[in-house]
Amino acid sequence: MSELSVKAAELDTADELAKLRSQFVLDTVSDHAADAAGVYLDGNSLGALPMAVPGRVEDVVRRQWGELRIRSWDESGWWTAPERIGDRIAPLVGAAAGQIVVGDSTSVNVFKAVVGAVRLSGEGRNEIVVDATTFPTDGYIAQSAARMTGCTVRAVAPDDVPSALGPRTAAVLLNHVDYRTGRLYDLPSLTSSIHEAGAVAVWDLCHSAGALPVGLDEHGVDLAVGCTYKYLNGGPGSPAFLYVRRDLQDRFDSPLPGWNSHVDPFGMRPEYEPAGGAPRGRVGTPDILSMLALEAALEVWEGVPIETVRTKSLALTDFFLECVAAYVPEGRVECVTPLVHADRGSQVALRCDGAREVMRRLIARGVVGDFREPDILRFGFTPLYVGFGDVERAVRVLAGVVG
Ligand SMILES: Cc1ncc(COP(=O)(O)O)c(C=O)c1O
Ligand SMILES: Nc1c(O)cccc1C(=O)C[C@H](N)C(=O)O
Repeated sequence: MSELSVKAAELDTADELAKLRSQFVLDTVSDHAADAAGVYLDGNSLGALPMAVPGRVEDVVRRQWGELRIRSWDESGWWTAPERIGDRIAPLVGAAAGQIVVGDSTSVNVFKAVVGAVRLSGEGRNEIVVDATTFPTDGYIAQSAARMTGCTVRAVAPDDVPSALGPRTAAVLLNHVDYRTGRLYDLPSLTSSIHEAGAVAVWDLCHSAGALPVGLDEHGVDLAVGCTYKYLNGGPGSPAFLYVRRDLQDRFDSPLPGWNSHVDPFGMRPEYEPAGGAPRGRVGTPDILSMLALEAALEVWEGVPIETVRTKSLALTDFFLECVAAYVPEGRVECVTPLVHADRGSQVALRCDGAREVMRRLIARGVVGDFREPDILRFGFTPLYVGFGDVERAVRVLAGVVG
């Protein structure tokens, strides 16, 4: 046994979250021929399946839909699921109840949030500032939101945002963690700069929700969106969430005012009168099958503090980097994820020549990460089910593939 595999075993023994792994459907090492196989480091693209989900979905389909049919909107709590599940996510992102609604894709919620933010901003403000390194969908949608609201878009590196703000800035759309590099941005300080400039802050939490504390209420974030199929393990295409801070809810003017966000949906009135509170962010009929799969997936969080998840996440990424330094031939990969904890999300991105082929070979050997253009090997660490032994084995395979 190598020194690092002994260290991995010790870290796994001391890990208070290790017991949660059995609540997920994952490969075991023996599912693969290679000794280092069966390591899932792609929970930042699609979280693993929680054991509770298949049985719940079966019940929703067979009993709630099959037997109760239309009655399930009330009797099975279908109608109120978007707010109920929003309240389940709330503590994980530091929000009090009543401010998060679940539904639609992240892209759709980015649209609601950015247009809503411009409409909340003051007279004469007509510029939307967008993170220049953003996940593409946010940039595309900001462009469209700008055309619709008479704004222009300015793409700015997140570090330069404070100096780019001015009396024209209406809204600022930023990613909390960069999807490619894993860089974590300083949400408290950027939010306060945005507020000092009199603008509205919109945060995309796709790569931080469920991975680290966000503190939405504490830091006075205005609006936020996030997806639930990464660190929240809601399943492929599970509905996203929208946060609108409580004191802004009455002024939040959604650009998608569907009947589900009407104050009296079954009044079927021709005039739109928005509901109060989080339901104002709803649009049309919720996607119940996906939504209730997500609700079952969230049960694994019972009694799990997000701070404990963050501590383990940093320990996992530190240990990954320690193994890379020890096993991978020098100069073969370069870490583009910040080494400083305060700047690191829950992933490690390594620049590597021939990264696409390297990732293909890693996946063939059971170590699953992502390739991201142009030359990035991306590894995501979900503390609920990734262990230190996984990390050591994955890096051993990586060293073999690139060596
Ligand atoms: C930061 C970020 N924003 C938005 C999205 C897009 O979300 P969706 O496909 O759910 O609309 C993703 C991932 O797909 C993402 O990583
Ligand atoms: N949403 C995805 C999908 O439908 C297929 C494959 C990957 C994804 C992703 O979520 C990609 C992810 N947002 C990323 O950070 O690259």
